[in-house]
Amino acid sequence: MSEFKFVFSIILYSVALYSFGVYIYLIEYLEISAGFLLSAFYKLDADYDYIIVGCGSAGSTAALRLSENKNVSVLVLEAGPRGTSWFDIPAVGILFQFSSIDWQYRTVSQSNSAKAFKDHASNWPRGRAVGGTGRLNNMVYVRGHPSDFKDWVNESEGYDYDYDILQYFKKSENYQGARKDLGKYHSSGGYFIVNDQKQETPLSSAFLDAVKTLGYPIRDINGRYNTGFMKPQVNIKSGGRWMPAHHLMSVNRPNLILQANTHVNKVLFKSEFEAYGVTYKYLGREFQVRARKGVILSAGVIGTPKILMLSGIGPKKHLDAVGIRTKVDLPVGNNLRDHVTTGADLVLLNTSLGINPPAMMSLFTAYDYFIRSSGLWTSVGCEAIGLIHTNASMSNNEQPDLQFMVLPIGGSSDGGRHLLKVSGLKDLVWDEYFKHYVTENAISILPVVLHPKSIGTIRLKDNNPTSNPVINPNYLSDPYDIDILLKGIDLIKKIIATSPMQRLGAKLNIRKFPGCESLDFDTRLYWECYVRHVTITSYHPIGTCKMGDVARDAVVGYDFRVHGTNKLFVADASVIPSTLSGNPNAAAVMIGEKVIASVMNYNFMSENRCTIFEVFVNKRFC
Ligand SMILES: Cc1cc2nc3c(=O)[nH]c(=O)nc-3n(C[C@H](O)[C@H](O)[C@H](O)COP(=O)(O)OP(=O)(O)OC[C@H]3O[C@@H](n4cnc5c(N)ncnc54)[C@H](O)[C@@H]3O)c2cc1C
Repeated sequence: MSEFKFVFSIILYSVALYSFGVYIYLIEYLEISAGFLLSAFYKLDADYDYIIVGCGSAGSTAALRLSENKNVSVLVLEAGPRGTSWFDIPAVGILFQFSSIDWQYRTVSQSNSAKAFKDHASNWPRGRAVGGTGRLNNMVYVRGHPSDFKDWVNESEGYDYDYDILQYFKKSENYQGARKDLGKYHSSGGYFIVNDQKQETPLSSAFLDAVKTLGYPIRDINGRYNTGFMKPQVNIKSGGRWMPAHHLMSVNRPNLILQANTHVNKVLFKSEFEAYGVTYKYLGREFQVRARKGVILSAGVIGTPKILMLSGIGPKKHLDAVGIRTKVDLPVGNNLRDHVTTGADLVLLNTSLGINPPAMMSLFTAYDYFIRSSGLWTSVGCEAIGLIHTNASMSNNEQPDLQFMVLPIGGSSDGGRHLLKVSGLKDLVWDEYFKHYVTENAISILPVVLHPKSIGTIRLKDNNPTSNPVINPNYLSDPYDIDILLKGIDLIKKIIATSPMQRLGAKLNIRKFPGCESLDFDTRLYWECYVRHVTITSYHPIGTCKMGDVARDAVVGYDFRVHGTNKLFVADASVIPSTLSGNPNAAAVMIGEKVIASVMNYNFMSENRCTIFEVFVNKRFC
């Protein structure tokens, strides 16, 4: 590739980035302006049967399922805009980070990790638009392992994966890939498109051949087995991103109202425990709306605990500190868990995979996307995934502890314009390390700790609904997490030494990472130093409104109802009690299905305001 072509495309790329940012603001501005014009006539009905807060992966699914019953009215309130079809080009997902459709969260400074990043903090993108984080994500579809969900049911009732979980995964799925026989594990009637990945580089097959030579099975990890390697299944339809929210925006159901650009502040309570509505801000003004049968919070792993705490549901000591009167003392915001990873640009190839700024900016690529629904713009950015157990034999399908995500690019591949900028990388680290690979063929084989033992918290900064919460994932505070990452790096070395990877000229990047120069390369001490610097979120936080018994520090019960309250439910990734063996979006959508079965059932018994347990153990007056 000529130097001129590269520099020209970087300039073009910068202009495109800038224009895209302006475009996103413009869309939101136009949506809001249209809202202002209509505001003279603005009036939501006073009451709905259900209010769903947040139109992300779980919220949009729940809204669609609930509103299938024509006699039930559903109002969905979403803080962000609806967006346009430009938002659905898979490869531009990364450009939304740090745009107005990203909440732009940032963790607090980490005590002994994330050292390569400014303030030792990690940037946490979260979608702020109809579609939620599904609007920013990589669309990789992974369900996890059956044993991940055993805490989702009351122990005394016994756990049956097929009945308790699989039926909801299947209900949500609309499989559109090449497989003809959907068998026991897949289905085609749901709102969530699952497809085979079509866009790939030679890395995809080379990597799978490599792990096969090491004895790992290649198989559908969303089927009978939940370990092994595969080309990912993805949430793409006709080349574009497709989430349940797309379906929601296109159905015409008079009993389903979606109001975008609406920020919910608090839940309203009757007698201190029965939810009857929410307060929200729309077009700069504060409103209230009521729900007859229930309020479902689906504002995500950060948004939902924030709304609960602002409403007086949370740890009393913390709420006292920020001046909020406690209605129900619950461990909201505890149990924050995230999949941590490392290894950006750790592998170099001597063969180009054809993904570089000139190729991305080419008119042919645009033609491929718009006319043939194919090509580089349909890439989800991940070409192979694997779930393995670092100790056990693969044949027994035990719960895995390590994941691999294989990316055909490195953080340096866009010349430092965006990819590493949005991660908050220190300038010095760019200059001393990543900058050297701008014109090389860097790739990233990311080892992900599936069940990290480091646990964090989310707390309010203050009692202002517009303040960002205080996020502390406590990355690498437990040595177990480091052990797994190091085992992952060991395996990467074995994988790149196989002949399929050698044919691409794969080699380990042996440049010492800034901050670890004094240590001997490739020793345990060196790699420990490396991962404490290159500590990267996999973007999979869960668990801040944990599901389970009150006695086990849970916030919601197995029926998704917030303990000690009535008619208030949580349905999103925040209820997931323990980490999943894979990416969480499939589970978030599945939660949207599962909650509706509970909510409907709960209504039937809604005269029982509190359970006997709550009356006698929590001593609530019901
Ligand atoms: C960059 C990135 C890549 C990822 N890649 C993958 C992947 O490939 N595969 C995968 O499985 N997972 C992936 N994930 C994670 C996955 O997308 C999320 O776990 C999932 O979307 C969570 O769904 P949710 O319903 O819990 O929340 P969300 O989808 O985040 O929905 C919450 C919604 O609530 C809204 N909201 C919040 N607060 C308020 C309020 N006060 N008032 C009104 N509305 C509010 C938000 O704007 C948002 O729309 C990725 C995440 C990121 C950031």
